[in-house]
Amino acid sequence: MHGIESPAAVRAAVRLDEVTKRYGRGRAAVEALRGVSAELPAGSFTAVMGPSGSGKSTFLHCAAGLDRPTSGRVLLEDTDLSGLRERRLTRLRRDRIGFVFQSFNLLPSLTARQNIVLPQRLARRRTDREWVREVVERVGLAGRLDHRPGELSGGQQQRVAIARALAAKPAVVFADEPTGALDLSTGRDILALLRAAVDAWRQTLVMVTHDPAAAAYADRVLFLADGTIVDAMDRPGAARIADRMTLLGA
Ligand SMILES: Nc1ncnc2c1ncn2[C@@H]1O[C@H](COP(=O)(O)OP(=O)(O)OP(=O)(O)O)[C@@H](O)[C@H]1O
Repeated sequence: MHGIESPAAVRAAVRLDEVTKRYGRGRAAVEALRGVSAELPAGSFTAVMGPSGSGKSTFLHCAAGLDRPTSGRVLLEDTDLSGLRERRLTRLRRDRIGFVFQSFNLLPSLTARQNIVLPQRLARRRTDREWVREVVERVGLAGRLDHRPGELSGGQQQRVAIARALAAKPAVVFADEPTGALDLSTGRDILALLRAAVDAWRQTLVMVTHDPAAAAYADRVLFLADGTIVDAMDRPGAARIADRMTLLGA
């Protein structure tokens, strides 16, 4: 088993049990994940690294219920995602999971404020205004809420996306290369912000990244190679992460 277990006393926000994911059939089949087991403790920040093609995006998509494993189980808190029909899975993603993407994925015709509360509007849920105000303040968007994405910098747009992800108080936020489209110093600000969400609110966060300096913001770094978890490091520095990536041939 290529499992990375955390202490049993720590409640897992996400658990993968022997997850495999195969794309295609027969000789053309690709095994993107090969029996991956991992526990991501509630309130922790996990970075997922690995060479190109090692299965990082597949790991994120399976863990977030965006894609179904070929075999194995994914549990979000106490819910087994493999047992859910499409509609319930969609609802669970909307209600319990926040997403942050490299490309921000904001709606250009809506203001920052409207983008932030859109998922809750679509879910016909009342927004907790006090909470949204706190989130907006924390992400540093006060004064920019009436701007449309086109009137904001890349860093500000990512702040809107992060506020949107946090506004529904999700069990887990999944971030896919959240600093990939930003310059170095803006990227660092965004990572500090994600770190602060974990520290201040015990937000569980899972981030896929190519960048050792970004992964160094995490509590734990999981290393994927060829569809399996080959290593895990707790609170490593960027240099140690970079060395490990070099050994993996990245
Ligand atoms: N939809 C798909 N159909 C077929 N093969 C796929 C599909 N998605 C991913 N793969 C294959 O699965 C493997 C893992 O891909 P994945 O995108 O998870 O890797 P990654 O580590 O995120 O890569 P990168 O860092 O380049 O984004 C690769 O060999 C990829 O070609």
